[in-house]
Amino acid sequence: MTSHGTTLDPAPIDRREAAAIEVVHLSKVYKTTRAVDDISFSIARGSITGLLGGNGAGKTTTIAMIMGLVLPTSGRIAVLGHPMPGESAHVLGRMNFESPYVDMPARLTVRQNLTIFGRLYSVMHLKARIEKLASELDLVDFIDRPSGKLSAGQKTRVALAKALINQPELLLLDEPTASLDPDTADWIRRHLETYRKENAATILLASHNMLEVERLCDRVIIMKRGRIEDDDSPQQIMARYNRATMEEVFLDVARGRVQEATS
Ligand SMILES: Nc1ncnc2c1ncn2[C@@H]1O[C@H](COP(=O)(O)OP(=O)(O)OP(=O)(O)O)[C@@H](O)[C@H]1O
Repeated sequence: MTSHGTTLDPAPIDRREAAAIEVVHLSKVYKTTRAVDDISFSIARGSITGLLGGNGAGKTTTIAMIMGLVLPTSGRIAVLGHPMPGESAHVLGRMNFESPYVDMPARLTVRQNLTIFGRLYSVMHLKARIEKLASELDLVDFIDRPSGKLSAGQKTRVALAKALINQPELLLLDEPTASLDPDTADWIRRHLETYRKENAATILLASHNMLEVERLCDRVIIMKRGRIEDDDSPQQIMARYNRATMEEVFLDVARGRVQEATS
């Protein structure tokens, strides 16, 4: 067992004690592409973990398998102590997902979209929940505008409201600040940090933004060609590669430069 744990108890005695996510020897092969190649990790509850890697490294496929949207070729996944996708009905209501690449129905207003997603999750007091999110995420000015008429920054805030509608214990984010200006991106990050603290939530985010990762993540898992290349805190990884920034580490990994062990 590694320091982060790679064993999976198929029937944990107390699911409240189980890791937020447990992935064991997980692989996904699409015809000829081995998108995810025998990865194992365990994510502690209440942590923010970054999933890094260049284009095609397998981040989105990994997140999709954790969500139960893509079936693994082999390996096991448990979310909040429940095997996925077998027991997904027990956990789908307690998790949520955001990606700027998934569009909402464009003709429906922001309020209508949030209402539909809230009903899908059977959110109690939905009107009040939408009002609260609209106020916290600054959606009030455009909440009755068609979703297709929003700017990129507004769309991202709405996507985040959709992801938080059911007050998830586990939030999976695929590049939550892609194509945002630095100020809006920073604002989103601060909101995510606050949400995590106030709700003791667990966040797993795929990101290409290394400053975001340094700022937000307790831990990063670096993927390359479907495999895990490194897994530690940003500080430990930077020390190991003898680099001052995660940006430099990312380039070292992408270009296959040998890591310079200093510890
Ligand atoms: N539905 C699919 N059918 C066939 N191949 C796929 C499919 N989805 C992903 N792949 C392939 O699997 C590999 C991993 O893709 P994935 O989208 O998981 O990577 P990623 O790390 O999220 O990349 P990016 O940073 O570019 O979003 C890539 O080679 C991709 O082309």
